[in-house]
Amino acid sequence: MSLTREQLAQEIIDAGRFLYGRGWSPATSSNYSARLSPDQALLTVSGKHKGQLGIDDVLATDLDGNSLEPGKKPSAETLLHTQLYRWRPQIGAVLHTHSVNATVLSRLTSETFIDFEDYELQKAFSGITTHESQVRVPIFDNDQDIARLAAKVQPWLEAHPDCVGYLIRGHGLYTWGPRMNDALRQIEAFEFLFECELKTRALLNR
Ligand SMILES: CSC[C@@H](O)[C@@H](O)C(=O)COP(=O)(O)O
Ligand SMILES: [Zn+2]
Repeated sequence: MSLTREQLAQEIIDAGRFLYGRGWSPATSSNYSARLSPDQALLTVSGKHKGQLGIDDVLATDLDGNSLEPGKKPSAETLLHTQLYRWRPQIGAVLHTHSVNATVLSRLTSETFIDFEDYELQKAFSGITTHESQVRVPIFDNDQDIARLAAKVQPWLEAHPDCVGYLIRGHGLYTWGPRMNDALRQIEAFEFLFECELKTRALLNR
């Protein structure tokens, strides 16, 4: 059964409180969305404090990223959400966060991806059933031109149908799932892996 706009808005508000509380969405950073219908998304309004979202701090857009609610400014990164809803009809929620660990890890490497291997927690990602797997997370260079950034993300998505999320260097993480709880679970799994990776690298001093 699909959720109403009010229920989806409440899920976005609750996600913001949780993610802000964990320190993964500081200040006005981050943006969140849920699929409202096959061809519409419900997204956070730009510039809002994500720990203090209210019922009016979301708006509907089409999947080209156009606001369907005049007077409300959609997230600056709307296109990064709507491209995911276009890519996969089964995606129902998208979360973007700005954690310290995602920011530091993506700046530590000049590689264009990071692989996670042999972590039991990889099984928190959709489609992964064993630690004996590889989760490859692409890292795209940050770009204030979001259409240009989305155009770089798109070929990766097409070539990697199992992709569960990506990093933007020095910026943050995008991940998604069929429902908000799935996307939240993946954010937590990513944050665990980022922290393990940073601690391991610090101990190995590399
Ligand atoms: C506080 S700077 C963060 C922004 O530049 C952006 O990256 C971000 O995540 C939030 O943008 P928003 O337009 O509020 O959705
Ligand atoms: Zn951002």
